[in-house]
Amino acid sequence: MKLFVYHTPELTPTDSVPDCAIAVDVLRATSTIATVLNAGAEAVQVFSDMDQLMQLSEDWPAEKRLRAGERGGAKVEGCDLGNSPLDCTPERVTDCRLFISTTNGTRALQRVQAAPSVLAAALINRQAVVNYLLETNPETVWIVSSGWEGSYSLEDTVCAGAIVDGLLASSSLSPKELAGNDEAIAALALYRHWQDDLLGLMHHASHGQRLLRLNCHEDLKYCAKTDILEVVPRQKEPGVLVK
Ligand SMILES: O=C(O)[C@H](CS(=O)(=O)O)OP(=O)(O)O
Ligand SMILES: [Mg+2]
Repeated sequence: MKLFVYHTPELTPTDSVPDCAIAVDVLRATSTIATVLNAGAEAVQVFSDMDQLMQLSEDWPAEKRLRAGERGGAKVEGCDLGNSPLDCTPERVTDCRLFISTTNGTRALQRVQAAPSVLAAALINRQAVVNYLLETNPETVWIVSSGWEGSYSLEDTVCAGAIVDGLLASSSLSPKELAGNDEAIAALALYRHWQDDLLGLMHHASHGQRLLRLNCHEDLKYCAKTDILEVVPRQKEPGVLVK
């Protein structure tokens, strides 16, 4: 297995696809996607464009449909939900399809949707994703950080490092054998430095500070937890993820 880390979707190669692509958006899209599927949602369908989301979801039975829209960290007018994983309770989401569009995470997932295997990872389901990789053993793996509007994000890179660390803990590979690029080694170092204070890292991160200004303290605390869910969101058709 060779694992490559990319800091934003735009940095991924355009002339190849990996055997397995993992989109990471710890704050908050992939934390929300893992949480909503774990809570019993039928599926999550991701959109980079809000108008397309509203149009396409119109054909879905209203009682089985939830629309989640976020722009600038806040809920989009006309949607049922924003992008907080804390709103994804079983009472609210069971058997529903979540149609979601966010600033960064949904774009990352669309960027890699041509890969044979596409997963969504966050800190809350890191070990479940590591176990899935160990079971399926893909030859090439891309971990694609969503970043923020095309720039680097600390929290997504630390999650990439947590996945690398989890793989190393359960395999005989050395970092040099596993890492396909320098970014993978750097992500591992970042995780090993912050693994005991991931919430502290979030408070340093520009994205975390943005959410704190929006009073999303509880979102940060939740998204900073590690390995609390065993769900692995997997793409079953382009843009549609199930557990
Ligand atoms: O909703 C979020 O947390 C972010 C937007 S912002 O950085 O908080 O403004 O969207 P995401 O697509 O989850 O990065
Ligand atoms: Mg984000």
